[in-house]
Amino acid sequence: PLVSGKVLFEKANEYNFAIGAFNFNNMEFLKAILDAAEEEQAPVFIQTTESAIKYAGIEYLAGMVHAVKDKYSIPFALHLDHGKHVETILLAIRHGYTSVMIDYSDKSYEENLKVTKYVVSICAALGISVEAELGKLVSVEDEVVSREEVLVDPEQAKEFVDRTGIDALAPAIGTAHGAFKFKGEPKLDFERLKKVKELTGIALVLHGASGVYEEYVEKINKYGGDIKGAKGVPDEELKKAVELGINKVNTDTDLRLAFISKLRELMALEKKVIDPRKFLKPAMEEVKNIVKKRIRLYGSQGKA
Ligand SMILES: O=C(COP(=O)(O)O)N(O)CCCCO
Ligand code: NA
Ligand SMILES: [Zn+2]
Repeated sequence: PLVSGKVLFEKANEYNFAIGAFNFNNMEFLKAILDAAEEEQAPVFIQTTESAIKYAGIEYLAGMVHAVKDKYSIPFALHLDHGKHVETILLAIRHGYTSVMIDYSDKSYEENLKVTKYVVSICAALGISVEAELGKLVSVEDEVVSREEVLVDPEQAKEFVDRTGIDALAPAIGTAHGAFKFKGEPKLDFERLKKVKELTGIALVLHGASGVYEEYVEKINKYGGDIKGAKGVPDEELKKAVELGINKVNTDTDLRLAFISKLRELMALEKKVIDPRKFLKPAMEEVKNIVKKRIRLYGSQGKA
């Protein structure tokens, strides 16, 4: 059933595992994610960004979720990912979202603090969980930006959590969105993560966490794509981040790579097919497979 993100954050934080937070903007991804979670008996966050809402319309996205929510035995939250505008947060609440992220990480600390407090005051009354972000999602292997400038400051995180009352914090520790996270070797700031967990004790979220697996990158390049140099967070690094206190892992790129690699392969090989279902069904299966793999990596299988 559909539940508040609060119960998911609390359980993952208490038992030191991470829950997958998988993005969707259409029926195929939504069905693949929920079917995978049901088969793994794992709780999940299903989430939409503002651009997903722009693409499909919130009526379609939230409507599909409410239509199917009682078909699944696992607890799952419907989460607004990277809510940059309070208006979007209010719209999501209107449409039965059970968790929201207010992302003011690009604004001043004071601005982030003020607006986050406001969002918490509304959501707390409604039993809706609130996630916020401190620091910037930029990979820090090139020295152009100093780590201090972009990564989360653990002392500031403590103050921010105490003054806002958020349920979960996304601390920037060196990851970035998309398929090209690192030029050199991946470097997550585990010391910094450890300090944030010690000082705040709350549920933590890792953004830009996709693994960007070689098998999908190669298949996309083989069948007409061009994403050479794509690189993500190795499984071992991800596991270490979960051990150090990450409780929600945002995963979008891995699902895209799985879907697009299968789609490109079939588009290249099945030259007589014109029924989209002949391509979308296997592509959906590929998404389901990668979601199951990531659920197990996060340690949330059987934790429903
Ligand atoms: O942190 C993430 C996903 O990270 P990744 O790109 O590693 O899957 N998200 O918040 C998903 C949406 C990203 C913006 O499109
Ligand atoms: Na989020
Ligand atoms: Zn993100």
